[in-house]
Amino acid sequence: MSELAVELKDVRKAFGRAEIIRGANLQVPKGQRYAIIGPNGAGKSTLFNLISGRFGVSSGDILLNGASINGLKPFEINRRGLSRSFQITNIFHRLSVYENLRCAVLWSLGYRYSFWQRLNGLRDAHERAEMVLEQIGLRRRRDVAAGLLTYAEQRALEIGVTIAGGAEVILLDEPTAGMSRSESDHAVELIRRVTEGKTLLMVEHDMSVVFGLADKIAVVVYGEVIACDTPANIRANARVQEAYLGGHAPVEA
Ligand SMILES: Nc1ncnc2c1ncn2[C@@H]1O[C@H](COP(=O)(O)OP(=O)(O)OP(=O)(O)O)[C@@H](O)[C@H]1O
Repeated sequence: MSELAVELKDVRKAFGRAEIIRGANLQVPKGQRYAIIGPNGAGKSTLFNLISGRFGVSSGDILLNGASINGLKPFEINRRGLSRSFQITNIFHRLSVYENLRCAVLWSLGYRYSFWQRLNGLRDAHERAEMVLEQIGLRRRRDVAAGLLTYAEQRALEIGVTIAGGAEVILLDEPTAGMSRSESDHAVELIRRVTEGKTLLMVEHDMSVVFGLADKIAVVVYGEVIACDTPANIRANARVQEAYLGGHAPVEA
């Protein structure tokens, strides 16, 4: 069994003649929280799209729990235990909070269930959806249509949908984008709670979120991981300071 949840080995991705990811290497051990930071256009979302199978790599290898996932479709990677959220909320606005979570659980159960198991599956899905509802702090909003939630509540539901299937590797794309300071402080606590014991990889611009959550920070510049270290070492890293224009290292707000 590999001790690494996710590994990128010299990953490259070109769109036409433009090489966007240029030999990225990264090792994310199981159970750790990693943040990916970097200037706009550095390739952070593209890396997420490669890891979750939305794009195929041009060359190199991506491993999930020690096995290559190159060429697999997003749902196949999901079935192997990786789940991702999106920058734009990805929930059904007309369904209630509970129904959104239940759908996410049922989707994750997939077609592995025979008829009799499926009945159990339905019961399991109900229990699991109720559990996630509790975890994301939306019990009071259980039967409200998702479209009527506040923005911060919708982002919390999005996180709930992402973790509902029980994936061990969670990718969150800018989970606090557009939130106020107090909303994002609340989101940090939520993310910490729901990713306890799991592997988290997140793209995030808000440095207080990054420094508040990450065990390690990977800095992506021009499609390469130029540094991957503890928050304290990243803050002191001269190359990272240079990459952030003006020579200022990323600091918490
Ligand atoms: N499907 C695509 N086709 C062509 N170019 C693309 C595609 N997706 C991304 N790019 C280009 O790749 C580069 C990196 O984009 P990406 O969204 O990965 O950066 P990012 O680091 O996530 O940026 P931001 O912080 O602004 O979200 C950009 O120049 C973008 O225009």
